Amino acid sequence: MSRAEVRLRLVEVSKVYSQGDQRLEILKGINLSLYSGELAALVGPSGSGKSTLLHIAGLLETPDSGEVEIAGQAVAGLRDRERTAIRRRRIGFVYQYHHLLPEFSALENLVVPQMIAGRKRREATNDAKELLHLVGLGERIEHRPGRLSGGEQQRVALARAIINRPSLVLADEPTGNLDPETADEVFDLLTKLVKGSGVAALIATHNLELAGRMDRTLQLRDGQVFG
Ligand SMILES: Nc1ncnc2c1ncn2[C@@H]1O[C@H](COP(=O)(O)OP(=O)(O)OP(=O)(O)O)[C@@H](O)[C@H]1O
Repeated sequence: MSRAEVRLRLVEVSKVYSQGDQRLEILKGINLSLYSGELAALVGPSGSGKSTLLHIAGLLETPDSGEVEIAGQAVAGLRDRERTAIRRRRIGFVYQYHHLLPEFSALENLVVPQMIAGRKRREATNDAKELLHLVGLGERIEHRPGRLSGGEQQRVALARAIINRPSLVLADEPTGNLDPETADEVFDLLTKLVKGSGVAALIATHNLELAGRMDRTLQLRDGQVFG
């Protein structure tokens, strides 16, 4: 990669929720750029809007005002179908709980999203096997999630998030369900995958020690991002 490219840009993004008569201004004009190969922590008190920001960046929710760009493409004004296509092609998600398909093997969990993105089964299977080897699960490709440990499940979830070579990975407490040692291993793997693939990653976490090991820490407070 020659130089870092902007993978996520938020410009003056605002979001208000209404609860009864109350207006909750969750995001108040957020400006943010994330670059390829960059790992950024998103921290802030519970209820500060971290998940809301991830949902907006992931095109799962629309802001009330402001602009979202994914890899240079502005998404305002696009139809739902086009937004969905960008989400599938350009964005990988990781959650606190793995959200893998329980009836499918680790391998199939990586093949299915590729086929949804239009790839042929044979190519999808080859790439899935290669990536499962890379994340240390070469011996477990036929296991269903229920037969994998929590750390192994998250390794599959990380692999799934990047299998379609996205521009951006969004993670919400990806190690929140793991013991400290396993959390460390999964975090190291996430770092390796981000640095190796040039994807940009935004990771919401309450774990300040992990946040301190990322390239940047973004603090969400009173609807603003600091840092
Ligand atoms: N669909 C919704 N309708 C109304 N209020 C909402 C909605 N979604 C979130 N909220 C409110 O917006 C605020 C921010 O929520 P959000 O889940 O983004 O916070 P968070 O920083 O991710 O919290 P946590 O660290 O606890 O996961 C909360 O007060 C929440 O109750």
